[in-house]
Amino acid sequence: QLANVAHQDLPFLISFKSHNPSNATILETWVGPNPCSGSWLGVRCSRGRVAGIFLDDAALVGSVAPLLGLTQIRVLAVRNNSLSGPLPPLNSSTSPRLRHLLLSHNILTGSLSLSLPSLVTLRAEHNRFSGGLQELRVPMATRFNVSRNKLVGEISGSLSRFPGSSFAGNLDLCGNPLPTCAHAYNAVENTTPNATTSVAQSPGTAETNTSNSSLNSSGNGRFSKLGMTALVATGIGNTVLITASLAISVATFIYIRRKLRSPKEDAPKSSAALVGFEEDEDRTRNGEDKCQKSGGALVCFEGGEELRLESLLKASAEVLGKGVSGSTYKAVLEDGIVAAVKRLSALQFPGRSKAFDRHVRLVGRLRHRHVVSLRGYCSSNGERLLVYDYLPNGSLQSLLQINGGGGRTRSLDWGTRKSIMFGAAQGLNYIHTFPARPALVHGNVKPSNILLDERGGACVSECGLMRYAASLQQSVPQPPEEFLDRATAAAPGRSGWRGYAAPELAASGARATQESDVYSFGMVLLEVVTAKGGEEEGEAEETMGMVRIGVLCTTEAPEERPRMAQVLTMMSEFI
Ligand SMILES: Nc1ncnc2c1ncn2[C@@H]1O[C@H](COP(=O)(O)OP(=O)(O)OP(=O)(O)O)[C@@H](O)[C@H]1O
Repeated sequence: QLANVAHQDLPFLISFKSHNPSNATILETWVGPNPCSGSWLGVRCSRGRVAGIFLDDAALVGSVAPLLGLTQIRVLAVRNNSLSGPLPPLNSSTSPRLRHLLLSHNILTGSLSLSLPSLVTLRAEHNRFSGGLQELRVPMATRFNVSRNKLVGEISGSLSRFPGSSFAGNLDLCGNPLPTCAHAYNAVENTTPNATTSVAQSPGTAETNTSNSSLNSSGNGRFSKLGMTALVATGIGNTVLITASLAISVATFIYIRRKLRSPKEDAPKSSAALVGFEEDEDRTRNGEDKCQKSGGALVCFEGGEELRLESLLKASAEVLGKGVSGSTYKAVLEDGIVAAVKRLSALQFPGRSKAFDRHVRLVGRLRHRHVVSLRGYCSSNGERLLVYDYLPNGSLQSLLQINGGGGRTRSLDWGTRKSIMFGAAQGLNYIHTFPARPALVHGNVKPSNILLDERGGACVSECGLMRYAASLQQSVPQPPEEFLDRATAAAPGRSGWRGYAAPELAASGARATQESDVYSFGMVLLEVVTAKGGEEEGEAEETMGMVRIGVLCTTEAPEERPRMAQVLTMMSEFI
């Protein structure tokens, strides 16, 4: 009695335990008045409240409902048990912090009535859920699977963004992405469907990753042409200069495209394991989760709570490429999570750095449709691993190579180029305006750090890493001698030409700034808009407009460059 009063979450846990006979041995550790004492296996707490339940493969029976009375819970993982009965209706009042709901492989029944705007993961496959999907609202979910249930009716609205495999093997579901419904459903729960309706039989039940939904939209509004004109006039000064700059830019970027494309992405992909990384007692703070491992070296950020260090280390890994800052792998974890893991170069990032750790924690908070989400971070024994969402469609660099290498292709038509650069501009503007002191700087804007999500949308990756690298100068590629470098030409004597980097960064000890990011963005913009593609109506005029913006961004004097918000303003004229 005293215990129930002592801890708010205790009654729910005790109620859950009481439905489970003694073969659920893990629950035998659930004794005592305080579930956050550390001795309750499968229970994780944050600030004295139960924040996670990890009871996969625990031989559980009975109802899951009591666990959903835990109001502070973020992760509920009860996969591969024999839990039965219905799931209570969940919404942002009942479960305000719930992000990951992992219920697969149980015998749960009833309807799926979830209205959870912040849910990231819903794994409900291989159960006996029935009824329609009209009460299922999970707009932010990036991992979703309701396959192998008894669901019926039409898939509609935002659920159609998931592939067929997420819905496969149900009683009678139809509509995008499954075959069109043969008749209209009235979405009555537990109704036996018309036997003549087609049942989708998409293979597999694999989880699905979709692009991150927007948490923050920035700079999306349209802006007046007057603003654009005024800025152009102010920045350049006169028409003659504009014309000269345009000519130089076009020539320069055609040259860049042909000569300076890195061969890295052409290298054959090979398999490797994420070896050489041992867990230690690295302690982390500041409210991030420690994933599913207590005392471990893996820190998780929002959406990464399912990560476990052990499964990360055991993951099969394929080398995606090696860059200046380290190597990046596509890792497939045993529980089906696919991630991109960056193993930082020990040369560039030697030793512990509190400033770097702080920076990573800040980057772990960035959530935007056009920024690749960082889900986890390991730092141990001189090794650093950064776990990002895996984006399946390569990078802008690979797209430019395909386009440039094989002659004309529609893969980089004008609309695609515009939308990639507009997306990247939004991502960069979000980074620049993210509330942080000092303000965030990307520091390495280039085509291989602009990735493409499953819908071809652009996402900016690797925010701020290179600012912490030990020796940027050593590693940057030098241009071919004959290359006409605008920065060097404009400032004779400077030898620090560095790909997309701003000329002022050639000075020893110079650090990247938001202005230098704008310069790099301008360089990429110029490269992209002058890339070979299909010629479409109105393209020539728009190309000139975009080139003008690129020229402004690459103005020699950093203080004369526009801010990213202004770049967005200007670009929106052409979107
Ligand atoms: N999250 C991701 N999803 C899919 N591919 C990725 C992801 N992150 C990086 N890549 C790809 O992996 C390859 C290597 O990337 P990496 O960032 O290690 O090197 P880089 O971008 O060439 O150089 P740098 O170290 O200067 O950033 C690139 O082709 C990149 O596009």
